[in-house]
Amino acid sequence: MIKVGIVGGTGYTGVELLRILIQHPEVKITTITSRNESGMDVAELFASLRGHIDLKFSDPSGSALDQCDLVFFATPNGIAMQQAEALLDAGVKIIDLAADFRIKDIAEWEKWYGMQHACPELVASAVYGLPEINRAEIKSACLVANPGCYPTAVQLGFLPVVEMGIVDTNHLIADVKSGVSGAGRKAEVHTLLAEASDNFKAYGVPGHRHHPEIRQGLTRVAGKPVELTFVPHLVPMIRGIHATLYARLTKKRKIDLQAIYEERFATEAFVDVLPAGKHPETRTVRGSNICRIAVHRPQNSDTVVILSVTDNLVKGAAGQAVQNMNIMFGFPETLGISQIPLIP
Ligand SMILES: NC(=O)C1=CN([C@@H]2O[C@H](COP(=O)(O)OP(=O)(O)OC[C@H]3O[C@@H](n4cnc5c(N)ncnc54)[C@H](OP(=O)(O)O)[C@@H]3O)[C@@H](O)[C@H]2O)C=CC1
Ligand SMILES: CC(=O)N[C@@H](CCC(=O)OP(=O)(O)O)C(=O)O
Repeated sequence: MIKVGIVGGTGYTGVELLRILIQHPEVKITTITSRNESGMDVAELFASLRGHIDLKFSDPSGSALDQCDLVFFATPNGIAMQQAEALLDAGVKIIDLAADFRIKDIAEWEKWYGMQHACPELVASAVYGLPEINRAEIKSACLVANPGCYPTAVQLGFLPVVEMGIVDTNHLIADVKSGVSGAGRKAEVHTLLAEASDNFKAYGVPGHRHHPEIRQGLTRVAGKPVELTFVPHLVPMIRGIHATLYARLTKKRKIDLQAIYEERFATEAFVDVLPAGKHPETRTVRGSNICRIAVHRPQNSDTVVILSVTDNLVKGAAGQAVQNMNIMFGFPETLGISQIPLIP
């Protein structure tokens, strides 16, 4: 049994961590923080958790996080990096759901996140927490950078063809849609019901902070620099990411893409490759840690179209964080995260 703290327990990813960890047999949640709700019973704010948790939110400044075995940061960017060094020195492992440790190039990170990095020396030792690529490194990591929601769906979708070197990695295209919970629980005009519902828009086309993260990951997989066009969209649903990915085969060849995808993910508990010709739907992964993928080659041309769906709050955030925790602490990788998706 390990003692776990959550910083940022009132946000969407924080409460999703709670929902999962409450039922995890190897975890005791000892601390859960919120500055705004400090002193309030967790189950009073989240009635869904009534009868399952007997903890109050505490202010992060007065919380005994250094007594934990593991602390999850489910906070805005730029918070974990201020406390990471002290916690690591106290022997506490860290999983950051934000982006503080995801990008190795500090100048690039500072450009996209608009702040100075507080502990650049720790970034080099942080492990990028995408288990399907980095499982061995995650096992021995003390500091894990949990991937972003868009980068998870995009990297898993492209992984088999980029790994095999059979597509032109100078011209990858990722056309991706996100549900509104991707923007977090904080009040913002663009996520109001009257703004986000009955509407559909792209954003961040000139540049989005997930672009360098995806490029960094796929560059590592390809073993050479990768160029990518990434266009995120906001769709009027609550949870879900749908990535439509395009890549060109380098040679007009006879190739069994379906077999390649099935083989690559055969041993991955959380990646499901659909039978040929199918189309994954976001609602088939809601509330689960699953990434569901389909691969197509329309008109038998040299363009490969990959469809990849996840729940942004689970495989795109809290579920993947718990998957990383399981790997770091030597628990079975699927422990506590085998929830069947909601139907409908
Ligand atoms: N939503 C999503 O789908 C995904 C989000 N992420 C990332 O995970 C992180 C959390 O996201 P999300 O849950 O959506 O965010 P929310 O805005 O929903 O929640 C943020 C949480 O952090 C707390 N917080 C805010 N400022 C501070 C601070 N200065 N110090 C300590 N705690 C603070 C807030 O509580 P209080 O203000 O009361 O302290 C709140 O509990 C973000 O970095 C986000 O980018 C990653 C993948 C997917
Ligand atoms: C719909 C929406 O607004 N999405 C967010 C990204 C979601 C997210 O969680 O960002 P990280 O994974 O980097 O933490 C955005 O585009 O900024």
